[in-house]
Amino acid sequence: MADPPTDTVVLPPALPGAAPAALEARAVSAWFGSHQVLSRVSLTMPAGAVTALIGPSGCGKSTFLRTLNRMHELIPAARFGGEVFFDGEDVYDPSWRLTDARRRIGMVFQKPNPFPAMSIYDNVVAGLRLTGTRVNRREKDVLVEESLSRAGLWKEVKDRLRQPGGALSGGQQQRLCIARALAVRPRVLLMDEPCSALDPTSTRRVEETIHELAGQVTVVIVTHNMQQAARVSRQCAFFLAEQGTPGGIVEAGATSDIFGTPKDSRTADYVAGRFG
Ligand SMILES: Nc1ncnc2c1ncn2[C@@H]1O[C@H](COP(=O)(O)OP(=O)(O)OP(=O)(O)O)[C@@H](O)[C@H]1O
Repeated sequence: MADPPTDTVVLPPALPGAAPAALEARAVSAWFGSHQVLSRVSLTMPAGAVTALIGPSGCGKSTFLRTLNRMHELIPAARFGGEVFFDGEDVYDPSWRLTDARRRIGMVFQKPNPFPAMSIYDNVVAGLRLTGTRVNRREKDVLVEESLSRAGLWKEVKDRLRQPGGALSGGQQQRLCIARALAVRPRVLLMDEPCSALDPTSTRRVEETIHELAGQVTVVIVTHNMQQAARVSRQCAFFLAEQGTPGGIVEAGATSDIFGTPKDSRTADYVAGRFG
């Protein structure tokens, strides 16, 4: 990792009610109509760790990610099987509302998607409204500074919080989206190829942010970039969908083992860039 950024604010490791949560997927299957894209995928994602999901295009990594916070069920004709536990609580239990899932398990997407005409400040607090979290003006100010600091953007934008989010560079916009996700103090953050639309410098900066978030929030990241998986994650899961079969995990474990001493020859071939 490069030099640590200078605008890092050291937050208490466990914000009230916001300590990182462990996620556990048990025998997760997913379908789009009659097309099964995941078959009985089980994976433990430890609290406060960064877990990278790697594998060739179309093997179901993004679908798996979307099953973790119940976004999968928003897609027409999508079906789900299996269980997902959030610190032991069943995410699919009827007592969990969709807004609970969204608030506790945040998400950052491939393309930065701030509200372009909305101010930087309002972009950060936008997530509060969507998840029904009520805070007063003073608390909002604190949350905006805290979230932008955690996303590594505070220093760059603190003097122009009223400018539109769309005026920022692509990399800054992605960190703004990370700040927006962090503002509701999620205990897990899902990231679906968050750097694929960014240049190398912005990518590096977002990776630093992910590195800093480790320990404060559990991160699950889909990435096509092997170097990125190696740089940011503590553990990795290698997904594969062979010859039209549904996707599954070939091998999961410590990132150093997946890259250094993979057990399965398909993992070895993939991480060495021999396919995919
Ligand atoms: N909304 C959808 N409707 C129908 N099929 C879908 C939908 N989203 C994904 N799929 C299919 O599900 C399978 C898994 O896709 P998914 O995007 O999860 O894979 P991935 O490993 O994340 O791929 P990539 O790395 O290219 O993003 C693919 O066959 C894809 O075509």
